[in-house]
Amino acid sequence: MGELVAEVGCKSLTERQVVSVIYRILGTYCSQMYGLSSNGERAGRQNQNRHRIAMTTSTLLVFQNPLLPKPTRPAHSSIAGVQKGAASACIVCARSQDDDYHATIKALNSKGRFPRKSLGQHYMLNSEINDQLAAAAAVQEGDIVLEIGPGTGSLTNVLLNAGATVLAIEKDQHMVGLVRERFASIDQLKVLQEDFVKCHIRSHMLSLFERRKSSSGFAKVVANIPFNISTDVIKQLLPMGDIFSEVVLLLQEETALRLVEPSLRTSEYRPINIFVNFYSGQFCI
Ligand SMILES: C[S@@+](CC[C@H](N)C(=O)[O-])C[C@H]1O[C@@H](n2cnc3c(N)ncnc32)[C@H](O)[C@@H]1O
Repeated sequence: MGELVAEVGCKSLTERQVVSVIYRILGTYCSQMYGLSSNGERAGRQNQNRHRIAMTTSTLLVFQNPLLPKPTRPAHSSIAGVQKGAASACIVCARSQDDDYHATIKALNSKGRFPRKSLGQHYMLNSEINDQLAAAAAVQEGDIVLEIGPGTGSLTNVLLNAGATVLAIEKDQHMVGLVRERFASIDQLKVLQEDFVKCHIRSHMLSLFERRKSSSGFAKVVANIPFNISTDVIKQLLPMGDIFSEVVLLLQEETALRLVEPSLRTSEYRPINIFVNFYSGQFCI
């Protein structure tokens, strides 16, 4: 796939508020996730051993507002595995680091929670990948960041440590409780218990802008999203170029590739591709 860069192409400036650009597939990562083996949810509580730690392949996709400068990543935040002009997305097995791995398992165990497939719950155990998500959006002091599905808060932690104010939308009330408890003393975080697909994200963002000044005047999205709502998330976010400067999403590899690689002549071409093509352009260098 190589590096896809921001360009407005034939879209006119009057469309500035509705155009995003898929500018990079930053990489495909093989990471450890705590989730469900097949049939896990149906098997129910007696079969809790069906919840397992597995290697999962996910792809990091970045949508960039074309009229804003590309974010410059802090020098220390190298994106492992990203090769400029590489012929295809690259696989990186991130090193496992103790903090996210143990913190996540411990947080879930402390509440007796197990991942639910219907909520797309699979928890990131590699802290390095969370760092890379934040680095891809160049999250820094003064940023406002929307996170969809904070889960146990491992990515939230990275975003807060980078100095961002975070709005986290989580559907599962147990995870809302957990993440609120974890960051109880931090006022840079607001956690809302809502279904992202149904919530009015524009009004949430506008009211956050009223209370907090974003240094750039825009917000960013950084999220390891539940795979089952990927299409809905994209549909909500892409038309919001007046709110977001970057949208950095960790997606299932097949989903990411389906979004950016479909050809009109294949059976893979779906309504979501028409949508993505309308709201974004992609240019390879
Ligand atoms: C893939 S997990 C990621 C959790 C965490 N960010 C991580 O990286 O470990 C997705 C999270 O999204 C939540 N979720 C699922 N459906 C949702 C929805 N419709 N709206 C908001 N959150 C949702 C799940 O409960 C879960 O916590």
